[in-house]
Amino acid sequence: MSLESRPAAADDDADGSGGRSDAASPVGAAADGAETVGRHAADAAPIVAGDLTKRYDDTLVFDGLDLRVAPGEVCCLLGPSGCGKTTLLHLLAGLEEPTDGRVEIDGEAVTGPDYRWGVVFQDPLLYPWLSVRENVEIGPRLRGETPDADHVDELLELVGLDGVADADTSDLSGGMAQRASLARTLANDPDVLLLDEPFSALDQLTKMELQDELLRIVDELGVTAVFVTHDIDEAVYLGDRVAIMGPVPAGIEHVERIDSETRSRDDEAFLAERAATFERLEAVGLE
Ligand SMILES: Nc1ncnc2c1ncn2[C@@H]1O[C@H](COP(=O)(O)OP(=O)(O)OP(=O)(O)O)[C@@H](O)[C@H]1O
Repeated sequence: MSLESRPAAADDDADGSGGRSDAASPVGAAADGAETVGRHAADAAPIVAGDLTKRYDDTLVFDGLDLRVAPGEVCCLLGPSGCGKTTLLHLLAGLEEPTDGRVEIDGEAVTGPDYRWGVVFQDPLLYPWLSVRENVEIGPRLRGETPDADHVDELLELVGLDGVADADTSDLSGGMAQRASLARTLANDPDVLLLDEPFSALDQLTKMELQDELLRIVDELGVTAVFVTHDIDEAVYLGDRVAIMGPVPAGIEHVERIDSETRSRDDEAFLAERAATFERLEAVGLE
């Protein structure tokens, strides 16, 4: 489907703010039960973080943070370096334990990592001794399952790697390696995708290409996604909402609702969204 027709996952006025900006609701929480049914809402899982607090020794990263990500939504976490974006993503993924509070995915408490909440990191972290296909198959194999060859073929095609299935990972470009990493995560049929700056090491053209691919994949598979980025353009282009985090221990200070019809990088609506997001980011303290 075209990106222009991608549905908004969250109700445009779920917080009653009367607009697409969640100024009245710094946590950007959609009202209970008010999540809009996107095209794939029946298949997609909501993510709910409630009253989350994370402290590392002397550093209080955030205190009492709330976030709801609606089924099928792409929520970008944007903020200055060190504000806690990765920490929040790791808590959502069960890679770290909260000091207080809870995370639920599809109504289930997240108490540790699980293949149903798939993580894509900045570094593709492919196994160099395995081929591309074998890397994609690794999740099911580690769970003692026989990978479905047709499904793996479909995934390789989905991420544009069907021509290099048997290649060594050392022969892949950075963009191809990240595609393989994404396919490997998708091979677990995750309910949600949690992405930590997956494209930040890529050149601009490859990055833009992969952003489009990601939107298409999220749409086709009907997953809910949280995407950490430093890049305002990326956040506004990908996100249904952009959660702007302030310097620690601020947490989420503002949520900008993005017009989902805006999927062109140079149209006026996109530039206006970008300017509004930049202003908000400046207000919370750009680094
Ligand atoms: N394992 C840890 N032990 C102690 N402090 C940590 C640990 N991980 C993160 N921190 C601290 O928590 C705060 C948030 O870090 P985090 O990496 O989540 O921020 P970030 O927004 O993702 O940063 P960046 O954009 O630079 O990747 C920082 O002050 C960081 O130093």
